Amino acid sequence: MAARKLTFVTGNANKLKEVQAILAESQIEIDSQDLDIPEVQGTTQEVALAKCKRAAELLGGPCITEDTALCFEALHGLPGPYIKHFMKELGHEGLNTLLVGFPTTAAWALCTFAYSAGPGTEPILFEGRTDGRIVPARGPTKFGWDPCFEPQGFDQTYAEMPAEQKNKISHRYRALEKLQAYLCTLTQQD
Ligand SMILES: O=c1nc[nH]c2c1ncn2[C@H]1C[C@H](O)[C@@H](COP(=O)(O)OP(=O)(O)OP(=O)(O)O)O1
Ligand SMILES: [Mg+2]
Repeated sequence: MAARKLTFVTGNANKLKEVQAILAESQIEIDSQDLDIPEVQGTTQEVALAKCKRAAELLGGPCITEDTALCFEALHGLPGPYIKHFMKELGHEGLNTLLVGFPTTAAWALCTFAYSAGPGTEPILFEGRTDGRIVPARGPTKFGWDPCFEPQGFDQTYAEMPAEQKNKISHRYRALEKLQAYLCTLTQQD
């Protein structure tokens, strides 16, 4: 299979690092562009679609974008795509405080990749989900809410795990698996 080069439009260096690590053994080569794309309000799907459409227009060619949501069961899926603002204003402690008084700390991390074949085309979405719970922060504070998210079946938070472990079970890994499968079908048609 021929190697496929793709531009990942993101302002987040940690996302880029994980995506490159997850795809290291694949035929997909990722370069990146840090373009400032305003994010609309809406469901994760609406946010992801709008972001990718705009990125393809700015870039003038095919690209991928990614939107990450952190969803609390007790809050019916919120903060969801607004987690970035919640993290910024409330921090790790605040994410825990939000759930005080609720019967469950269950949460899921949701990653939505969008692929656009170019400006004017409708992007295609690929979702990956990892279930877990919100806990008081443990581990290095390198990447967003990683210290507060303990995936189901593990006694370490994302932040405490070695990167290789997170990259085998993460929301991002699961979404990329689907994107990869789709890109393979495109390559076969080439
Ligand atoms: O695996 C993760 N582990 C911990 N934290 C994470 C993860 N993935 C995203 N995050 C954080 C970054 C941002 O605070 C929010 C998602 O917002 P989101 O708009 O998707 O990311 P962003 O604005 O940083 O980058 P982009 O330019 O690709 O939109 O959750
Ligand atoms: Mg963003």
